[in-house]
Amino acid sequence: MPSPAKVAVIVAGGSGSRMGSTVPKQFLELNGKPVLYHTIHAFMQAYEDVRIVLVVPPAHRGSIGTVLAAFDRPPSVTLVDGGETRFHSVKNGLQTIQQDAVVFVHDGVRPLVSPALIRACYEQALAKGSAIPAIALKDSIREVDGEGNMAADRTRFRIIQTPQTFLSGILVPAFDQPYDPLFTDEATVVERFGHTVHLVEGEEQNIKITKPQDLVIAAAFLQNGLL
Ligand SMILES: Nc1ccn([C@@H]2O[C@H](COP(=O)(O)OP(=O)(O)OP(=O)(O)O)[C@@H](O)[C@H]2O)c(=O)n1
Ligand SMILES: C[C@](O)(CO)[C@H](O)COP(=O)(O)O
Repeated sequence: MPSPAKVAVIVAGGSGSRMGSTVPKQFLELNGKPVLYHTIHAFMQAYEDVRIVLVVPPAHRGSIGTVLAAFDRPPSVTLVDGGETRFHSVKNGLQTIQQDAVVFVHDGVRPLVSPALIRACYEQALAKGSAIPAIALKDSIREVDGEGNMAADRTRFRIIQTPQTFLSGILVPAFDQPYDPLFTDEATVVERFGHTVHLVEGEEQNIKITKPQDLVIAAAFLQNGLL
């Protein structure tokens, strides 16, 4: 039996307010190429037959040319307008999916994801319906409550990454639910819809470029061959 189609919905529709740059962070340079180049490249390295759906702010469609020009052989991408929140951007991307597929939803600003993690997510999503990359905490944590705080057992928690990967038959209908501000990722949406989500081991270097120092860290990973 042929394996199901692979669709990567790469969400890059945000404004990057915490980065504070005039150009949204997904278009900033990392090691001489736009952040989004690295992200798309990882998916192309993982699978030759992955369809790329790129969600971008409508005002920045013009910047896509620079991203694609960074490739030796520019990939074919389906461009979609970003929405008011990440949830709405993902929903817009999912509207392009018309056939059964394994769907990766990945932050455009996680450029260091490895092809190996993408493949692990695909395999687990095929087997279990979902694959959510997660890593253990390195620091102690405390729960704060008003003025007080108390120690929490870090072994009970995980830091969640992307690509959050699902069978389309699970993910697409889950996004018909009304928006809730607690929907910070796909796992929360699918879980609210009644499905159990399955974790997969994530990667320390799969950082989200959020603040200026994250670009420095990502560049150091790339320049020192730590990926
Ligand atoms: N309306 C939105 C908001 C976010 N994203 C994307 O979701 C990913 C993770 O979001 P985040 O890091 O929070 O990006 P921004 O919303 O751009 O940043 P900030 O919260 O600092 O404004 C990013 O690739 C971002 O472009 C999106 O596609 N559409
Ligand atoms: C999806 C995500 O990257 C998982 O860690 C994260 O929830 C995005 O959060 P943000 O507030 O949009 O940066």
